[in-house]
Amino acid sequence: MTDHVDALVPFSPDRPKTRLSDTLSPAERRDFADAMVTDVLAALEVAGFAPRVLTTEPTGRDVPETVDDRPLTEAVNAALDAHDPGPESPLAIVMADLALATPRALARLRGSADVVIAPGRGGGTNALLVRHPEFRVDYHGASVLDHLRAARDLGASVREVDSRRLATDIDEREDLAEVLLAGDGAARDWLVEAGFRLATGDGRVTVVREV
Ligand SMILES: Nc1nc2c(ncn2[C@@H]2O[C@H](COP(=O)(O)OP(=O)(O)OP(=O)(O)O)[C@@H](O)[C@H]2O)c(=O)[nH]1
Ligand SMILES: C[C@H](OP(=O)(O)O)C(=O)O
Repeated sequence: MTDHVDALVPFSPDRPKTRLSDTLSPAERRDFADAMVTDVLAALEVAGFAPRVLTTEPTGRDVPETVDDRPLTEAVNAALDAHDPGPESPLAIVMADLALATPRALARLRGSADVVIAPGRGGGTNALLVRHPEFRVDYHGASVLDHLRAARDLGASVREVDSRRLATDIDEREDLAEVLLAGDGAARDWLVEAGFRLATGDGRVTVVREV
C-alpha cells in the first residue's frame, strides 16, 4: 500500500464559474461547481491522495477543509507555507473544475520530480505536485509558463503531464461538450439532468439545452 499524498483542492463556492453566466443561472453554477468538486474529490481518493478542500467558505462536506477567503494565489501559498513540502512530503494542488479527471490520470502526478505540472488548455495550471520547499504559485494569466519559469529559476526538476483529462478545466460553454463526451460522474449527470445534449453538425460538437 503506497502512502497517501496530501492534495489541496482550491474551491470557491460563492460565485463560481462566472464564465458560464451566459449558460447557467447563479444557482445552477453553484450546483454544477459542486458536482465537479464531488467528482474531483472522489477521483483523488481512489488515486491514493488524501484530499483537503481549500475553500473561501465552509462547504459542509465530509472531507477535511481549510477555510481561507484570501485570493487564490495567496491562499494556496499560505497552504504551501503551512505544509512545508519536501522530497518525502509532497503537496498536490488540483483544481476543483477538472470534471474529466480520473484516478488513472491523477495518479500520473505522482512522479518523482521536484515540481510536476499538468497544464490547462487555456494556459492555466490545472494540477501541480510540489516537492520543492521554495516553490510558490502565481495563478491567472498564462500561469503554466510562470510556474515553469519559477521552477527553473529555483533549479527544480520539472515534469509536465500531458493529459487531456487533466488539461480540460471546465470554464466556458464549449467545455460542457467535453463533459458530455468524456465525463462519467456527478458533473455529467448534472448536465444531463439539466437538459443538456450534444449537438452535432459541421465542425466542433457543441451543447444545446432541451427545456
Ligand atoms: N480557495 C479559492 N479557490 C478559488 C478562488 N478562485 C478560484 N478558485 C478555484 O480555483 C479553480 C480555478 O478557478 P477558475 O477556473 O477561475 O474558476 P472560477 O473562479 O470558479 O470561474 P470563473 O469565475 O469563470 O473564473 C476552481 O477550482 C475554483 O473553484 C479563490 O479565490 N479561493
Ligand atoms: C486559476 C487559473 O485558472 P484558469 O483561469 O486558467 O481556469 C490558472 O490556472 O492560472
